[in-house]
Amino acid sequence: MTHPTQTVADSPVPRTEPVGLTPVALFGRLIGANARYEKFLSDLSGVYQDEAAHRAALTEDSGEPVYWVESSAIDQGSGALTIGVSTIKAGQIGDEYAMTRGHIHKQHSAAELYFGLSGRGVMLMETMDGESRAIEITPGVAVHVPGHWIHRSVNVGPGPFTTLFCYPTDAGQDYGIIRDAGGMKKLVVTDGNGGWALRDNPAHRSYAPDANPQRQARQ
Ligand SMILES: O=P(O)(O)OC[C@H]1O[C@](O)(CO)[C@@H](O)[C@@H]1O
Ligand SMILES: [Fe+2]
Repeated sequence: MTHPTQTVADSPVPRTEPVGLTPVALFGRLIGANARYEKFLSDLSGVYQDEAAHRAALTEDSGEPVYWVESSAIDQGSGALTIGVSTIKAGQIGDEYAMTRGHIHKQHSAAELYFGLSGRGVMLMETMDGESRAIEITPGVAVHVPGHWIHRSVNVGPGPFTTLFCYPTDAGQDYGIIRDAGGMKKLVVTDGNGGWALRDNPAHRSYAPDANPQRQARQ
């Protein structure tokens, strides 16, 4: 009989050391993370519909990141998770609230969890066949984004919006889906009263590849 401790120590099965993670919402940090990326206003050309407002904002840009992500990915392959904290600074470009680029997972069936840590935001989700949903996220609220939904986080509050997220590492991200469609179908805009509203994006073309020459050309 093999001693259980030996079984683990001598196991031919790859074994990764567990990691403790501590979100620090106030600073948009994830202590214990092993990756960080930052996005700047200059990275977001074409993301906001009001291009003149984006250019004007760039002339006054502080050069600081507008959103950033700290994450932990310690395994690859099927079943491995990426767990992270993402923070979007408050702001508006034209009447659209500050937001991430948004994507669909390359593996369309991959789902994702978001959990509000601080601030006030909206998870905007759309399907390839034209359904839209928006769920508000405040501290303590989780959103379960199923597979097959294009998703983007939007900060609709006066301060930074920070979430904890988790998705399968091998899900990947396809950013072209939104770009090639002229943006998401809905815009998250100010309601003129300190709140938010959804408005149709006049530049949006269908996500369907046959309505979308750029996408056809890339496939
Ligand atoms: O990857 P994007 O669309 O730029 O936005 C960043 C957000 O999406 C995620 O990549 C997770 O899907 C998080 O890192 C973060 O909430
Ligand atoms: Fe995602």
